[in-house]
Amino acid sequence: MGGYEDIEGFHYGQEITFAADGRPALGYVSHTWWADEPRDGREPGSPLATETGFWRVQPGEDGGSVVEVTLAHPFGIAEIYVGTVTGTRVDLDHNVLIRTATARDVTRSVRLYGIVEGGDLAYAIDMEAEGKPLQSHLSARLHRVTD
Ligand code: HEM
Repeated sequence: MGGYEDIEGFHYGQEITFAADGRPALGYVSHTWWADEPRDGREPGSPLATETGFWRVQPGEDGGSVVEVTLAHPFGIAEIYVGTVTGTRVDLDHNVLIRTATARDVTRSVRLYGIVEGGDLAYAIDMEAEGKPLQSHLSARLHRVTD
């Protein structure tokens, strides 16, 4: 489910692929598509946001883990989150964000991921953009499939 201040809520589909090669950084690609009634020229299946990057897990203090997530977006924004892993929960709460002159005015975002019942991956992304306060933009629950 997606939405934002002044944007009517919408449903989207998503496929995320994590790729592991034994080293401590997982490759990450996310594709999304419109999954609601036709609106603003979008039909069910029309491509929406995509993002790609790496999730790098490092030992933290007190036996915990630190995760560094580097993401690139096709609309002129790149982000690095530094977060913590606690059990099956990942809090990406410290965010560096850079953008080109033509990119939308996104100033900060915060993400929470967790493995929930049945092994699903649930997440919530809050965003501060266009001069509006930090608030929910996206949340979803994804089922795991393996090739
Ligand atoms: C699951 C991934 C995402 C989906 C499905 C998604 C979808 C959408 C949709 C449908 C809109 C409203 C229509 C439009 O303006 O195009 C929107 C607006 C927006 N999105 Fe996303 N988005 C995603 C990820 C992101 C990310 C990662 C960022 C920032 C880094 C972002 C930043 C924005 C901004 C700034 C707006 C405009 C907000 C406003 O006008 O107030 N989106 N998004």
